[in-house]
Amino acid sequence: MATDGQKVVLITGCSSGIGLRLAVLLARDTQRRFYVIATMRDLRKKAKLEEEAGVTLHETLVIRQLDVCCDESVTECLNGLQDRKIDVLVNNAGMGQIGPLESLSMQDMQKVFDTNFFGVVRMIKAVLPDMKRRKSGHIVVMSSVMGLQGIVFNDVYSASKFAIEGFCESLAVQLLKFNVNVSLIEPGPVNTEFEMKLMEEVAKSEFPGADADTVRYFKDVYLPASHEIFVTLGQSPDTVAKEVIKVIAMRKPVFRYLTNSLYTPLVAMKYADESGNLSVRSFYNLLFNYGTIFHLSMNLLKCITCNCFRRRTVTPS
Ligand SMILES: NC(=O)C1=CN([C@@H]2O[C@H](COP(=O)(O)OP(=O)(O)OC[C@H]3O[C@@H](n4cnc5c(N)ncnc54)[C@H](OP(=O)(O)O)[C@@H]3O)[C@@H](O)[C@H]2O)C=CC1
Ligand SMILES: CC1=C(/C=C/C(C)=C/C=C/C(C)=C/C=O)C(C)(C)CCC1
Repeated sequence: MATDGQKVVLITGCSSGIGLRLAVLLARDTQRRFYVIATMRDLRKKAKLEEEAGVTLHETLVIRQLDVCCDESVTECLNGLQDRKIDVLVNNAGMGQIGPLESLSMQDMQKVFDTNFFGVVRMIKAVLPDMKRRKSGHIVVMSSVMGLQGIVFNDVYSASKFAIEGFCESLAVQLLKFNVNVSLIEPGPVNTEFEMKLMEEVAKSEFPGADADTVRYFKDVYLPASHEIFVTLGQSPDTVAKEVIKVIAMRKPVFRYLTNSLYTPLVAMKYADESGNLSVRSFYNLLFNYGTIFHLSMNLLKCITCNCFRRRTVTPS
C-alpha cells in the first residue's frame, strides 16, 4: 500500500519498452517518492517486469491487469485500488502501424485508433471524476513526434497521435481549473520492441491492393531509411523514462515535452513555415532526392552522438 506522501502512479502497457522501464525506475526511486501500479493487458507477460523490479516488487511496485481497449478491465482495475486514488496516470500503452495505406485493412486501422486514441480517452474518462473531486492529479500521455509532424507510410499511426494531441490540448485548459495537469511526452524513435513488432507485420504482409511502385518506395526506400533513423537518433527506453520522471516530479509540469533534441529541428520546420511546404518538401527531398546526403548526415550524427569524433580529436594517438 502507498504510504503518506507517496505519489500513486498508474502506468499502462508495462509488459515491455518504455512502460516497463518507467515502472522500474519509479519504483527504485531512492527517496521512495512513488508507489507504482504497473499494468499490462496480458499478465502472462509479467515475468520480465517482476525480474527487473526485483526487491521493489510488492513494496513500491504492484502489477495489475488492464487492457485500455476494454471497459470492464479498466473499471475492475480502478475499483481494486485503495479509494480509487491515482495521483499520476501515465498513458503509455500504444501500437505502431506502417505500410502503404491501400494495403491496410480498415479493421487494423481502427485497432490503432482504439488503442492509441480511444484507449487513452477511456483511461482519462475513468480517472477524471476522482481527480476533479480531489482537485489534484497529473495526466501524462506518451504521444510522439509523429503527433506533431506526420511521417510518410505512418499515416494512421501518426493520425492517432495527432488526435490525442488535439484532445489533450482541449482538455488541459478545463482541467487546470481543477488543479489537474496534463503533459504530453513527445519521443522520437525509441529502441524498444516497437520497431521489431512493425517489421514482423511487414514481413507477414503481401501488400494487397498496393501498386508495385508504392511497395518498392516503402520497402526499398522508406524501410532502410527508417531503420537508419532508429540506429542514429534512437533513444533508449531508460532515457525516455528518466525524462518522464522529471516531468512527473515537476511542481508545475510542462504541457509538452520533446525528449530528443536531435529530432527537434525536423518538427520545428512546421512552425517555421505556416504554409507547410517547408516540411512536406524537405521530408520528400530527404527521402527521395538526397539519399547520399541523408546517409552521410545520419553517419555524422552517429559519430557525434557516440562521441567518437571527440575521442578521435582529443585523445592523442
Ligand atoms: N518506440 C518508439 O519509437 C516510440 C514509441 N512511442 C510510444 O510509446 C509508447 C510505448 O511504446 P514502446 O515502449 O516503444 O513499445 P512496446 O511495443 O515495447 O510497448 C507497448 C506496450 O503497450 C502495450 N499495449 C498495446 N496495446 C495495449 C492495450 N490494448 N492495453 C494495454 N496495453 C497495451 C503492449 O502490451 P503487449 O505486450 O500486450 O502488446 C506493450 O506493453 C506507445 O504509446 C508508443 O506509441 C512514441 C514515440 C516513439
Ligand atoms: C526523419 C526522417 C524519416 C523517418 C523518421 C522516422 C522513422 C521517425 C520515427 C519516429 C517514431 C518511431 C515515432 C514513434 O512514435 C524518413 C521518413 C526516413 C526520411 C526523412 C527524415
